[in-house]
Formats: sequence, structure tokens, C-alpha cells
Amino acid sequence: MHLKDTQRLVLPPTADMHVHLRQGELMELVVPTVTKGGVDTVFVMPNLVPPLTSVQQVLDYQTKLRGITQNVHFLMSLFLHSSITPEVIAEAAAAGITGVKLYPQGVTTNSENGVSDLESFYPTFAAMEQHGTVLNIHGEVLESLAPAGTTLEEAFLPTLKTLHERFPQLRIVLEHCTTAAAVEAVRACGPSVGATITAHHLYLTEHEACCDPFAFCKPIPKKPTDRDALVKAALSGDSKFFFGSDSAPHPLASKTSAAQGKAPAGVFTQPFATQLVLLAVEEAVARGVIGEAEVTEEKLAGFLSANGRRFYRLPDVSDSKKKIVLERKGETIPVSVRSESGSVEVGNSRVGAEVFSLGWEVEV
Ligand SMILES: O=C1C[C@@H](C(=O)O)NC(=O)N1
Repeated sequence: MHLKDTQRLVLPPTADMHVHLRQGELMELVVPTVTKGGVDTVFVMPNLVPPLTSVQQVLDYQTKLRGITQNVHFLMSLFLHSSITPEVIAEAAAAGITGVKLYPQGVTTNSENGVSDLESFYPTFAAMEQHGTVLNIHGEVLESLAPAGTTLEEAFLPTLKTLHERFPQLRIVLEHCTTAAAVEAVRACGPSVGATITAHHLYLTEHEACCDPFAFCKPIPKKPTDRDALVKAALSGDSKFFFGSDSAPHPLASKTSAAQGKAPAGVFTQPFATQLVLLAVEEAVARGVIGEAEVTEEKLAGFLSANGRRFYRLPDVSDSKKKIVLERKGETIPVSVRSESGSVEVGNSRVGAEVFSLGWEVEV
């Protein structure tokens, strides 16, 4: 497909398998942006304040999200914590909770209550394997634990292998993978292991992430060769790789007023989630990373929609009448998204970039 010259594209709704929808006013602002980015299904992260460590907390949060929109399917997760026993996993599975998110302690936003001793959770992982609960992993080690010259993600990959070998039927998602090594590690595992790839890791590198607070996130974007390996994995047709934006809104003021290097980690891409993936693919073609012929509607729909749904055992929507329509109308990404009262504002990624305009269509 000549994506660059394509004026109109019709795709199945995107499934975004890694989102941060936050709480309070920020949640009210962000949730309506999900469908603007072409998404009808999300996997919701539990790193709230306090983290979601009980089934009731997760269900109450889901009720709040559903109160804001009925047009999005919210898949929910628990925050892995010492209180998540095998009994809680049984309760969570019965309540329809999809996954449990493992944050190594201290690696990212609101992860102070995360995991420091992985083996102590083995009985919990065994219960998850039995109940079909997904383990979602933030795959990084603490800076102090990474050998010199190794990225925090690469230093985590042996742990992924160990967990997979020990629990071969446990479905594991290596979230927001950022390196060529992570892509290879996921490929080397059996079909129970998959990985999400964000939109922003398809276009950012360490060069931007070091110095622009709006490009600063965890895991930190890496080298151009890593970025290009992610684009290739996303467009490879391999169903292990699927879209998870890790869209992570923070109040604009916290990004701009913080001292350099101290801004909270997170890139906000939700309102342009699908559009930003398409833009990154178009740019990768222009760089010669992938050929025009490798970009097909089937592969785009696989990465953006079908692969994630298959991994999470959701219905196949490729023949559904609900579609997203992308058209080139000269739309550009605005500086921010703001609440009506102006009290909450979140800065967009790639301000000023020209993107497809997105609408929803029920095709007959
Ligand atoms: O893992 C994460 C968490 C997220 C957040 O802000 O919650 N921001 C990030 O950049 N990475």
C-alpha cells in the first residue's frame, strides 16, 4: 500500500491494550479521548493513588469509567502486591478481571508499592495460570541493578525467560517493549508470551526523550535501530505483537514547570492513538525501514486490532460493521487537551504534525 498517497483508509476499531485513564478530573478529561483515537477496547492500568490492589477497588473504578462512556470496552487489571494471594486471583477471575500488572518497585510512576521479591509471588502466578489471568509486566530493572552498558529493559529479559519457563501456560505480556533485544526475547518464547508496542516508541528515540519533557517516558525510548526494530515487529504480521499505547497523561504544568529530567514520565497519545501509529509507519517507509508493499491493511489491522483481541480471547471484529475511517483533511495535532473549565490540561505528543482525521462509520 502507498500509505503516503492514501487519502482514505477504513479499518476495524483499534484495541489499545495499555492505557492510563487516571482518576478525578483528569479521568473525566481523558476517557472521552479514547474513541477520538479510533479505539473501542482498552486494557486499563491499575497504578492509581492508591494502587488498585483489591477486586472491589477495580470494579468500582470500572463502574466510574463506564459512567463516563458506554462506547468503550474496559478490560481491567489488579496491581501486583503482597495482598494479591491465590484466593484473590480466584475472586478476580470470577469477577471478570482480565490481568494483573507487575511493576518492579520504584521503576516508574506510582510504582512505590510494586514488587521487590518476585519468587514470593510464584503461588499467585500458579493461580493465574490456572484461572487464565494475564500477567502484564513492566519489564525494567532498577537503575542500580542494571549491569553497565545494558538498558534497564535488556537487564529484565532473563527474568521474562525464567517466568515463562516456570509457568509455560501463563499468558504474559511484556508491556511497551522498546528494544530489538526485547522483540527477539518475546519471539523466542512460546505462544503464551506477547508484547505491546506503543505509538511513541515507533517515532521517538533517546535523542528526544532525554531533553523534551513531552517525550520523556518509561521505558525511555532507545536507539534509532531499536525504534526501527519495533516498527518491523509491528508490521511483521506476527500476532505476538500488538498495540498498547501506554498513553500516560500528566497535567501540562507538571511537565513544563519541573526541572529538566524531573518531569513525570509519560507521553500522552490517546486522542491520536491510531493516527500516530499510521504517521510513524509512513515515516518508517520514508526512511526505508520497511517497504511500501509490507504495509497492508491486513497487517495494520492485525497490529492495531486483531492481534491484541486474539491474545485476550476477545471476539474477532474484522467482519464487524463498526469501522474507523481515516481521511486526510490537513488536520494537525493541537498543543493540548483541556477541560471546559480550563482546570485540567494535558499536552499532546507531536504538536503540529499533520495526521489523518478520524471518524466512526457503521459500514453496510
Ligand atoms: O510505565 C509507565 C507509567 C506511566 C504513567 O505515567 O503512569 N508513564 C510512563 O512513561 N511509563
